Parts: sequence; C-alpha cells; structure tokens
Amino acid sequence: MSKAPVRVTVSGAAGQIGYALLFRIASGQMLGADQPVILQLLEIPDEKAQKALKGVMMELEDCAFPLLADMSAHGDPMTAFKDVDYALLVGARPRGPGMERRDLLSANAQIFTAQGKALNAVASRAVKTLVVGNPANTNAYIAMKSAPDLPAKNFTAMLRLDHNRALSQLAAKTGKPVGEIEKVCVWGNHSPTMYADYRFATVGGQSVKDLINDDVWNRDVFLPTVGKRGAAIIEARGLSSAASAANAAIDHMRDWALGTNGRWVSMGIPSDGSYGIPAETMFGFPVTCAGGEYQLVRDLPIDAFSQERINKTLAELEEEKAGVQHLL
Ligand SMILES: NC(=O)c1ccc[n+]([C@@H]2O[C@H](COP(=O)([O-])OP(=O)(O)OC[C@H]3O[C@@H](n4cnc5c(N)ncnc54)[C@H](O)[C@@H]3O)[C@@H](O)[C@H]2O)c1
Ligand SMILES: O=C(O)C[C@H](O)C(=O)O
Repeated sequence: MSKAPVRVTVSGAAGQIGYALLFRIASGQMLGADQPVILQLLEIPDEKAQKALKGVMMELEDCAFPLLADMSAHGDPMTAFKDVDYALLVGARPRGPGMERRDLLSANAQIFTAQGKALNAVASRAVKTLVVGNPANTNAYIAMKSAPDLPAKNFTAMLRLDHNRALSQLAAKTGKPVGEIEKVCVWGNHSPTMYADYRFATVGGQSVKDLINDDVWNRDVFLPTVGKRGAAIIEARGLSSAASAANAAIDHMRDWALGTNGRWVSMGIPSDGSYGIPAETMFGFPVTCAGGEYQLVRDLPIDAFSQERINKTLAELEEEKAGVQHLL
C-alpha cells in the first residue's frame, strides 16, 4: 500500500536555495522514493515574491513528479506551517560581499520569532525543523525558544554544508574517495569559527589524521578553508552558495528522517550540557540518526587544541544569543 503524504514547508521558496531544493524534495531525494509529499511554500506577502513563487510552482507542475501529492503558496506562516511534518526555514536575508553573519542577526531575528510562534501554534507536534537562514544556529535557537509547546529537540540548525565541505577537503588532501571518509564532525556555529574535526576520521580503516600527519595544514589551511568557504563562494559567484546549501539541507533532513546506519553526521542541535556546552545552546555536534531521532556521539576525548576551538565558537554563539535575548 502506498504511504500517506507528509507535509513539507519551505520558507523562502522563491529564493535561490529554494529553487535548488524544491525539485529534489518533490522527486523523493529527501524523504525517499516511496514517500509522497505535500509542499506548503512560504514567501513574503509581496506581489513580486508571490509571483515568482507561482512561477516556481508552475515549473514543479511541469515536472509531473509522481510523489508531489499537492502544493500551495502562502504569505502567512500560520497557514504555511499548518500540520507540517518537516519545516525547512530557508527564507531570510542572505549575506552580501563584505558582510559578516552578525550583520544579519537583527534583520533576521524577527522572522524566526514569528515563525517559531507559528510552528508552536499550528505544526504537527512531531515536526522536524531545520533552520538554514543565517545566522542559522541563533535563528534556530530563536525559533525553538518561540515554540515552548514543541519539544526543543525538534529544532536543528544546518552544519551539514560545513561537514560536506570538510569531507571534500579531506578527500582532496588524502587522495581518497570522499564517500569512504567516516567520522568527521563539525562543532559549534555555522560561521568561520566552526571547528571541523578529523581526529576520529577513518578511510578504509586507516586514521585520516595519521595519513595527513600535518598539524600546521590543519590549523593554517584546512580550518580556514572550510570556515571561510561561504565567503569565498560569495566572492566568486557574487551570490551566496545555493545548490550546495540545498544539497546539505536534503542530506540533513534525509538522514534525520531515514537514518545514517551508524555513520556520523554533523547537526546543530540544542545541547543537553554534554562537552561543557551550556544546555539549549544550538551547537554543531557529531550525531548518528536512527528511527527518526538523532543521537549525540558522546564521550569523545577533547584535546587542548580542540577545546580552544570549541571555546571560541561557543563564545561567538553566546554573544549572538545575548544579542537577541530582548526578542525572546
Ligand atoms: N546554513 C547554511 O549553511 C547556509 C548556506 C547558504 C545560505 N544560507 C542562508 O540561507 C538564506 C537564504 O539564502 P538564499 O540564497 O536562498 O537567499 P535569497 O535571497 O535568494 O532567497 C531568500 C528568500 O527568502 C524570502 N524571505 C525573506 N524573508 C522571508 C520570510 N519572513 N518568510 C518567508 N520568506 C522570506 C525572500 O523573499 C527570498 O525569496 C540566507 O540567510 C543565507 O545566508 C545558509
Ligand atoms: O556564508 C554565507 O553567508 C552563506 C552560507 O552560510 C555559506 O556558508 O555558504
């Protein structure tokens, strides 16, 4: 018997990430080739944005995706999030050349307060929420705090793009296939302070750290390359990353919903106090996923270098959090 459709809301649906994301969701790449979806697409209630959204929906229609059971356009989060099972909060102002993420904080914070409240009021009580819009960790924290009737664990932030960027850099450095590298993780904030950690990584049973054996490369090349990759793409494209961001969102939601078979992935999740990260801080951690839930990878040893990096990214998140307290 075919599965009942699930409801997926995407905000910022007429934006550049939205354009790279919706067709993949509707084709089954996010929730599986046997899972019909109903797309509830949210854009600002502005004539131009709503018209652009209509155009994207016409294209979705023209793909004749068998899994696309229905779709609707919305300008109000209260209707867009009604009964939603999966919410991808993409809509926000992106960073332009020369801008830092913290410049976006106040511009975007209000969006996530309103959307958190709407999720609280009308979403499925099991809704899985991924925040992509920057600053993603703090926006996810704001949405979570604005939705007190939903479990905090239902709110996550996207660290997967950093995770995938780290994997590709490690594959290039070691000359090994990217798909064979395991146990990489990214700690902290989706920002240049994130700490991409390959101390536990293996490839074909070999330690990646031993293979590379170069702490200077780690500190001076690898970490800055992964951390500043977003800015490098803005510099090259004149626009922030879109296809790779959409790809990371698909990876994040697919793994959360369908599981990782024991593989580690990185997700921004509300801390339970582990690794000395204050409870509720929306922090990138290594996790595995099974049965529709993520589980933190616990009790990893943290050496002095790693602790210093984790402290730095935590301090940035605490500062961002302090900057939005008045909104919560
Ligand atoms: N976490 C990550 O790894 C990551 C990666 C890339 C981009 N991003 C972020 O994702 C966000 C979207 O990027 P983009 O390139 O698609 O931007 P974009 O400007 O192309 O599209 C954003 C869309 O969101 C819409 N929007 C704005 N406010 C909204 C609201 N309140 N409700 C609904 N829709 C709203 C806009 O009208 C626009 O169509 C940005 O914040 C960007 O910085 C995050
Ligand atoms: O860096 C940005 O502003 C966009 C995005 O977060 C990225 O990492 O590519």
